[in-house]
Amino acid sequence: MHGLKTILFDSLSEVGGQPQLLYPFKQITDIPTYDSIKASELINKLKHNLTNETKIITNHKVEQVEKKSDGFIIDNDFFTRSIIIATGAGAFKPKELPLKMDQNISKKVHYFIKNPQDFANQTVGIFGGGDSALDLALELAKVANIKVIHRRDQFRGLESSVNQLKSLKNVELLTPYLPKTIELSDNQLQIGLKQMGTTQMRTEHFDQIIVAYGFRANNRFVKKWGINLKGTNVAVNSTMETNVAGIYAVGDVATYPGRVPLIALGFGEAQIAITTIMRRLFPEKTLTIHSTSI
Ligand SMILES: Cc1cc2nc3c(=O)[nH]c(=O)nc-3n(C[C@H](O)[C@H](O)[C@H](O)COP(=O)(O)OP(=O)(O)OC[C@H]3O[C@@H](n4cnc5c(N)ncnc54)[C@H](O)[C@@H]3O)c2cc1C
Repeated sequence: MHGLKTILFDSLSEVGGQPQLLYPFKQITDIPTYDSIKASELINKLKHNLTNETKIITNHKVEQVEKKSDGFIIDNDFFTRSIIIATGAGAFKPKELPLKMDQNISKKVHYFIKNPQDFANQTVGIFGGGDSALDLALELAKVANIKVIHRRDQFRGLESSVNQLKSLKNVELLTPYLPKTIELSDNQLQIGLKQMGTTQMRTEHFDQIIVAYGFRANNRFVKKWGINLKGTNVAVNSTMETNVAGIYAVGDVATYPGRVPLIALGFGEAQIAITTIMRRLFPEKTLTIHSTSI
């Protein structure tokens, strides 16, 4: 809108952050103007809004920021006048299934899913007991046979989701089991499950599995750039600027008194940061704040 050119880096293979990766099927009910919107659809709409002035670079974890007199050099390669940190809880890496596996097996083991149709009419194992595992199970149960494997009898996720899953004929909840072995047999995954607290093993076969054990993430890397952290977040002032002039933080990574980790706040904070950047870069310009001026 202000004619700035932007580069958007994401450490993962796709953009969209937590909504896209952790809860793509959730109906979000607190985005202004929508009664409810599926998380993946919200991300699609946000991507659709981008113009050609935004270059997206995925699979790139920003590691290094070097301050110059007129801007910053990112990872020795990209010069920018300003930086907005929007790293949420940090570059997240999925907690992996702790079993040795070769490439052929790995191809059938997933940590994110893009399209439920990739699993249609298959037997799918979902490992985990939190909301992500349960939401995935509910969504994929629409197209596939599901077995949810959790190491405890109690699920951490919503009881209503567990009850919903229990009512479905094509869903089996296997607890308390821990995966111990993984092999490929007749193009299916053959997984040995140990019953917790016993020595008993059972074998299950799956076409593909999804591991929903959660993610590890942290924002400590920004300390190398001279940014002050408050706890695990980046402290900002009321213009979203960090302690380093020209570097801003918005979204869940940012902290100030009273902040709550919600999407709508991030939208507003981005507007504040961008307006501040424009005023700083072009002090002589009369800034049009609204998308159109009448
Ligand atoms: C299960 C669940 C349900 C939720 N439900 C709601 C809800 O209903 N309504 C609501 O408003 N909020 C909800 N939230 C919270 C909401 O998802 C967050 O507030 C929001 O995602 C924060 O957005 P963000 O852009 O700040 O960070 P994130 O969504 O975490 O995105 C950060 C992005 O930065 C990338 N990144 C991190 N470090 C680097 C690096 N060094 N280099 C490059 N890229 C990097 C990450 O890969 C990621 O894509 C929910 C959260 C969870 C976990």
